[in-house]
Amino acid sequence: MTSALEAQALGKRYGKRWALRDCTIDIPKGHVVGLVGPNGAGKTTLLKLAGGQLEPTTGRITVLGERPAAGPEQLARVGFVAQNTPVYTGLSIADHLRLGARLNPRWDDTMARERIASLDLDPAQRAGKLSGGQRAQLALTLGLAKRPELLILDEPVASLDPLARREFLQGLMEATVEHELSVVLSSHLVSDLERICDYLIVLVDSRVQVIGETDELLATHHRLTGPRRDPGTLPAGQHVVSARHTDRQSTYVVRTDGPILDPAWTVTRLSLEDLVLAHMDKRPARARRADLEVQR
Ligand SMILES: Nc1ncnc2c1ncn2[C@@H]1O[C@H](COP(=O)(O)OP(=O)(O)OP(=O)(O)O)[C@@H](O)[C@H]1O
Repeated sequence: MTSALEAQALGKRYGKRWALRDCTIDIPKGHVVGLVGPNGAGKTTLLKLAGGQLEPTTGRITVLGERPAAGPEQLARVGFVAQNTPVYTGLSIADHLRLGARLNPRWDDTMARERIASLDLDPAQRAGKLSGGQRAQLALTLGLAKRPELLILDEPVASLDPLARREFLQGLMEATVEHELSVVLSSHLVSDLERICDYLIVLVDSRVQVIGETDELLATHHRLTGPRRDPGTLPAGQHVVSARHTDRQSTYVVRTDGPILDPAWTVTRLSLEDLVLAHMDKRPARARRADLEVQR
């Protein structure tokens, strides 16, 4: 089956600085993929490579089985809403919808008009006079009405109010089911992603830190709390994701396929947010061990 997004050893360098490196991923179609990571981690870079707005420095990327932006047909299959939700400030909302209809072979005009009406936006209003959130809503409407097979959204909900955010994400979920839409969206709002994403990529320092189906990730990550313990004493199959220590107690987030058998640990499940934050703890394992030694 064709992947929604596939990359092999993908990298992008600006001058001497790598914005993304060694990115090897293979995401099947039909998922809502959440892309998270600290500021500057490389999220926008990955999305722009997928959208064909950037060329890789190393490696390769395919989107729905083809090179990004390979031609008009491929462009019609992929929707891209950039971080700053660009619109034509001099054109009205209605002009944007007319333009969308002209440029996109699968354009869903009814859906576009209904969405604009449900948002209480005046079609005659110039886009330049819309608020930031309203502009984002217009850009998102254009992305959805294009009826792409893959919709790429760079921080789509950042400027929306909480109700608009919830409604937008609900609409997105419905679209994925009704129209077999795959979605990749970046966001810092992990609690929002938790509601709609069934696939997760965590990018840290320009590298993929963790990737996979959220159910599988949540089932294999555990928080262990118990008497203070050196990480070297944990079983080999338990990969330490993050560690915190007090004088008497250790708290680890570990990833393992096996059961936690040690009765000394209190084992708790993680929320997606806990999981993301544990992977964003950038201190390498060596530094964490040193930390433990200093505290002894
Ligand atoms: N046009 C550019 N020229 C030079 N460096 C760039 C350019 N665009 C991005 N970078 C750098 O590449 C790195 C990754 O940037 P990117 O925008 O992909 O991060 P991000 O994860 O989307 O961040 P944020 O969450 O802040 O939006 C950063 O260090 C950034 O400074």
